[in-house]
Amino acid sequence: MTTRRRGRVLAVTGTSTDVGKTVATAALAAACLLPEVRGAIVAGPSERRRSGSRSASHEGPGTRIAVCKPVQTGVVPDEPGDLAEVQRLAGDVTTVELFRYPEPLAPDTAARRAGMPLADPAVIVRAVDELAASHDLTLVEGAGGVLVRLGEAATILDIAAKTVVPGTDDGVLVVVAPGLGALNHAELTVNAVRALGLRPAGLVIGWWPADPDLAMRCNRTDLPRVTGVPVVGVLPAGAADLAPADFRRRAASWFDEDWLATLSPTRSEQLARTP
Ligand SMILES: Nc1ncnc2c1ncn2[C@@H]1O[C@H](COP(=O)(O)OP(=O)(O)OP(=O)(O)O)[C@@H](O)[C@H]1O
Ligand SMILES: C[C@H](N)[C@H](N)CCCCCC(=O)O
Ligand SMILES: [Mg+2]
Repeated sequence: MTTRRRGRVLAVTGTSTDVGKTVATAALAAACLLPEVRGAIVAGPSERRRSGSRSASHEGPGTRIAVCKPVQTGVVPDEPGDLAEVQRLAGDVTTVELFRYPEPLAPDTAARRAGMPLADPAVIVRAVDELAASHDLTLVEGAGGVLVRLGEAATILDIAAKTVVPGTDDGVLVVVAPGLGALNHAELTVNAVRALGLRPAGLVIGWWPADPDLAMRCNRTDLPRVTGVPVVGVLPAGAADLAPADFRRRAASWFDEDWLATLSPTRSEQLARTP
């Protein structure tokens, strides 16, 4: 029986469109590319914890990050989409987009209106598996919210169900808005993740203003309380407007340090788990 080397896979969904999935994906990629975090990701929590400090660097081959946007809508051929923004902000990551449709609509609707073939879930799953075989971390960004159809009766959760490895730190990252209304949207989204037997990997607040209002301040504790999922990242409002160098320098600080480090066990541990 051959075992394929396999890195970590995180599906990135959100409570809706425009909630900040792409910017959060770029921030997580940038954070994992930082040398000190890279050491933690490649070394795995046990080695990092032995060293006892975040600055422990592991002279591995470095973290290889892939970002897949299976289906992009609202762009015409050759127009930059989400992956262009990820590369602008995060830098050296592998990016793969598989299907794109011109109108800014749900992918299945946009495909039908364009008279184009619907996105094929099997193609998406194969592409994600190939990326995971050659990257330490593969982030897969859906389109819109969690139940948006990417193709024929396939959501980002159906893709995740066929690509994440149960019992590992793989899972589904949920990007949420900070304000009033977020509790309901977040719990509905997390319940949809769990309904497919998937692991919510954490909540990321897509943008946090300098002057949060009452609901926002309450949500910082209520979001994890009502969903049972920790807030593992909070991006400051304006993050996407930073110069890329500043974005990359600051990105790791927007995520929980221990969560970043547990993002992926060492490759050997992961290899052992891969059937
Ligand atoms: N923390 C932030 N600071 C500044 N701007 C932000 C931040 N997060 C998101 N934005 C902006 O908000 C808009 C929507 O963000 P983004 O494109 O990441 O949403 P999305 O959830 O990926 O949307 P889609 O469903 O289309 O993929 C973009 O213009 C983006 O630049
Ligand atoms: C065009 C937009 N930026 C996204 N790519 C697609 C959002 C689809 C949302 C569908 C819906 O929930 O109504
Ligand atoms: Mg996006």
